[in-house]
Amino acid sequence: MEKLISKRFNIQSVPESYVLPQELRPGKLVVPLCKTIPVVDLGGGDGHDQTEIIQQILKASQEFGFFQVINHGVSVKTIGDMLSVAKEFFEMPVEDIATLYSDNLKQICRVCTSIDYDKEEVHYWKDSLRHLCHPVEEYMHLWPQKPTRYREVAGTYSVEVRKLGLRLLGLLGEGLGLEPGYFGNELSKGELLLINNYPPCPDPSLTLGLPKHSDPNLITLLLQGDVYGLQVFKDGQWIGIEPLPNAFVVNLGHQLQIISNGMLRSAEHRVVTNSSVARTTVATFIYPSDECIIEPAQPLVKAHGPPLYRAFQYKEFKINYSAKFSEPEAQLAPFKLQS
Ligand SMILES: O=C(O)CCC(=O)C(=O)O
Ligand SMILES: [Fe+2]
Repeated sequence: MEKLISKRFNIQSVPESYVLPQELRPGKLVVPLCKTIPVVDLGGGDGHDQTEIIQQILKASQEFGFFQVINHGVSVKTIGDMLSVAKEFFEMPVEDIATLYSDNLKQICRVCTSIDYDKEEVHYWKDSLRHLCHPVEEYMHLWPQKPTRYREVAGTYSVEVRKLGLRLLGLLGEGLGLEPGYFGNELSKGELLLINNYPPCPDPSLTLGLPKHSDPNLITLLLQGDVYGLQVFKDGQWIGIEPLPNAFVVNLGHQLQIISNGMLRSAEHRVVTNSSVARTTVATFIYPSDECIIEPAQPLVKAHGPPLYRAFQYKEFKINYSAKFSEPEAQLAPFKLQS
């Protein structure tokens, strides 16, 4: 499977098709690790009561669109198992991985590489395994059979992370003043698990694992393991997100920006590569059903002025998103109302 970047032997230099044009290269690779992106303790055992937690995640979602959570209820074992099975998957012989390779976007479980390999001009330094995972019983039989414990581990993980995702959505909803359960319906029906594998790169200054983008969905929960690579664009600068053991990095997708009528933001982020170790991350995307109508929440429009976005079906957003992966503003433009 010659397209997969993880499985190329003995890469001494960056192949030309992976070298970004000068203006899109990462530039300074070592950016300040951001101590200001909040780390929210969801444990509540040491004075962090619910109101305080809500204020913290609301503020972080307004300012950064990013925060990390600890004491979040997903067990250390579940996290450890998921990260190790994700690594094991990409360490398997190429034959075992290649059987799952597909460029068909509709395939429920598939291995893919870069973003849109056959259409893009320059490729990105990552391979992925992606599959739907809610409800687990509906999709599990389509997941990888190797490593042998994959299905069991990813099944437990998907259920626990979904619970955390819905809890965070509940807290955000409460903070925004929306009725309980506002996000707990068609808006959060879908769940996609994406394992990203960024192999060591001989010259990280020439490439990216992922270019600048905002996620299309509602909310994303990311395990980034212990290898640095994720950066957030804030006030015209890239800042690094520090890997913290067993923490989840949480970021808001475009849909939360729209539903909150711009009160919360979906932040632009990217992934840089490194030359020494493979970086394996596990992202869970919670997203609306295709038919779900997305629009700024009525209570927010009533309280804070005119809607900034028109109503649309989520599937309409998805079509526009892929065509403009690295242009978050252009992705939102067709849905913006003139104010
Ligand atoms: O792997 C990471 O650190 C981030 C991945 C990401 O942003 C994405 O898959 O949308
Ligand atoms: Fe992302």
